[in-house]
Amino acid sequence: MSYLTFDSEKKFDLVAIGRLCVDLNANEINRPMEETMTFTKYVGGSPANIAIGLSRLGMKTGFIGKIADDQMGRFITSYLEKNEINTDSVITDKTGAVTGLAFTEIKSPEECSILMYRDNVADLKLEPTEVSEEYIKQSKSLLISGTALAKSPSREAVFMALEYARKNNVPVFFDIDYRPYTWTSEAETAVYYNLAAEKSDVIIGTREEFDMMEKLLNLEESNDQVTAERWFSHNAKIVVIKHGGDGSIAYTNDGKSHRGGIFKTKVLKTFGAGDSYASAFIYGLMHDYSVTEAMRFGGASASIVISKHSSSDAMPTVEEIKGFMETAEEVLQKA
Ligand SMILES: Nc1ncnc2c1ncn2[C@@H]1O[C@H](COP(=O)(O)OP(=O)(O)O)[C@@H](O)[C@H]1O
Ligand SMILES: O=C(O)C[C@@H](O)[C@H](O)C(=O)COP(=O)(O)O
Repeated sequence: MSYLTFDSEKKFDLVAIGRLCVDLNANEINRPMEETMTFTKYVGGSPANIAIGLSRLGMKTGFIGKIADDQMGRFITSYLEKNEINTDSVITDKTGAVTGLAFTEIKSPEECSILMYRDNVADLKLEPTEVSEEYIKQSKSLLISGTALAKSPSREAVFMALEYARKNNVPVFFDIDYRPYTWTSEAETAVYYNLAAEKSDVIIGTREEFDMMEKLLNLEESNDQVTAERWFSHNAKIVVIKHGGDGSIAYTNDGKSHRGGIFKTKVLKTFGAGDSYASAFIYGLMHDYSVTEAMRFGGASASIVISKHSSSDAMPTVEEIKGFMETAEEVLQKA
């Protein structure tokens, strides 16, 4: 059963909108940040990682975003181009804004954290007038990511993109991607997340992220099913709730639920799991996989990425994922 319709005539499989940043991942693992001396530079930012993941899977992708007019900005554009991501809608900031940086700390495979430098970042300066309807119209799908809603004008740019997608029947994937440090108030956060989710066809988030969206609603009780069902009266066809090493569960607007287990792996660090899961899951849905098969594919991709050092550069190809699935131990989630 297919829950989404993608127009095969379109030039792009997916266009992503949001942040293009730089990750500086600790080279010295099992060490706190205070004692970490060297880092490796990668392109980062959740929607950038997802677009890179899809491109590695052979999908035609494009990006709408804003980069700093400096060496870091140029590093990002050239990496996207090397990965065959169209950059026609990547705009260079002219106000002196800088590239967002994410320093990662790997204290142990289970204890990872991110230290973000996000003052005056170029990605949040994307203007609604810089979002092209024509560009979105040329794509089979649009990916939005919640962090871009944190501030104006990037917030309005995302709502413009949503408007163009809806107007042109382009299905929208919404990765909640909640980064508390980019937001100032809980109410503002929940309001904008809920407004974007209402307009989305597929919503992907962790249990904690959905809890944040529900915090102000005074629900008598919530669980994954209650969470998902709220969105089916709007535009959602699929809602995915991720539970880290316990796998994931998806609900569909025909009343069904679908369980996703995990593949065992030697975890190096936990970040990058969500982005690799999203890219391979989207790939699966766009290739007519069942929801369960798309979740398995997502879980396998996540398993590969968390065993490697980066979130973006480690994104696997279809062959790598399929090969991994043949040999890795799968842990199914209990019904
Ligand atoms: N320790 C782990 N071992 C194997 N797979 C994992 C592990 N942690 C996460 N995953 C996979 O990655 C997916 C997304 O992880 P999760 O941590 O929930 O998202 P996020 O990175 O967005 O917080 C999970 O549904 C699971 O398939
Ligand atoms: O999103 C960022 O700005 C940082 C990412 O590039 C980083 O690799 C990361 O945190 C990925 O997170 P996840 O996939 O949500 O685990």
